[in-house]
Amino acid sequence: MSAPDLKRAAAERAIPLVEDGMRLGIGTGSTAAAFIALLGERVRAGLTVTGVPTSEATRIACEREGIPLATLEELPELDLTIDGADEVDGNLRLIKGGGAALLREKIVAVASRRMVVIADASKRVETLGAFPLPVEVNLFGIGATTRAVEAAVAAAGCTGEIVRRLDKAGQPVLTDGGHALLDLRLGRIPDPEALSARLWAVPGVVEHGLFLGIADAAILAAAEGDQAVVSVLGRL
Ligand SMILES: O=C[C@H](O)[C@H](O)[C@H](O)COP(=O)(O)O
Repeated sequence: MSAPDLKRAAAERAIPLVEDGMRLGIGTGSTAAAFIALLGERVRAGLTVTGVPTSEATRIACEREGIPLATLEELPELDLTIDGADEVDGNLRLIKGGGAALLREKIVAVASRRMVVIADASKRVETLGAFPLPVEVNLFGIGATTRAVEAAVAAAGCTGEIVRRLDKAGQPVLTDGGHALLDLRLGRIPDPEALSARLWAVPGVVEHGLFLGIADAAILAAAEGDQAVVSVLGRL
């Protein structure tokens, strides 16, 4: 059973959560892409939803599938967001932003009554931090902001390396909002709430990829032999 099969299995379990007439936040990444493909099939079969995409990539994918879209200006309150994650712990705390969409993803998730994560079970961790924590920063003063982020990391009891995210061509990655990304390679985040508060206190930090107290449930698909077995953390 391949990783794409597991992502699709998690996405399939999320589809019945989408009810007719819903205002839906639509996540970013490969697992969200599997969900978008399935949602497109339902829409073409007559399901009525309005989606708010969490990235330009997701907007394009939804348009290709014929999923009707709106902005958060038009729909400031959403019923449900379905999105992927880079890590999920036992308290439904997440790291997100591996695909650079963390800012819009967090805005959309917080505007939703419920957020449900879909992922393959390899994303489930005991302690957050093995995946580098993305921090979106304004380009202005990025050197000073990086130093302040280093100090925030140390004050939150973490150690590690901070690197600016580059694309395959070695160019700095810019988010949909035109900001830079710092990846915090910490290995382990002993107190995510403390780190979150420290990072938010740094001028120049636009958002970070710790999603704390936001997700209501996570649908996780694991391989058992050639079967995908889906489990749920939290309540759907
Ligand atoms: O910025 C990207 C998002 O937070 C994604 O939802 C996250 O990186 C998970 O992506 P994937 O489903 O491709 O593993």
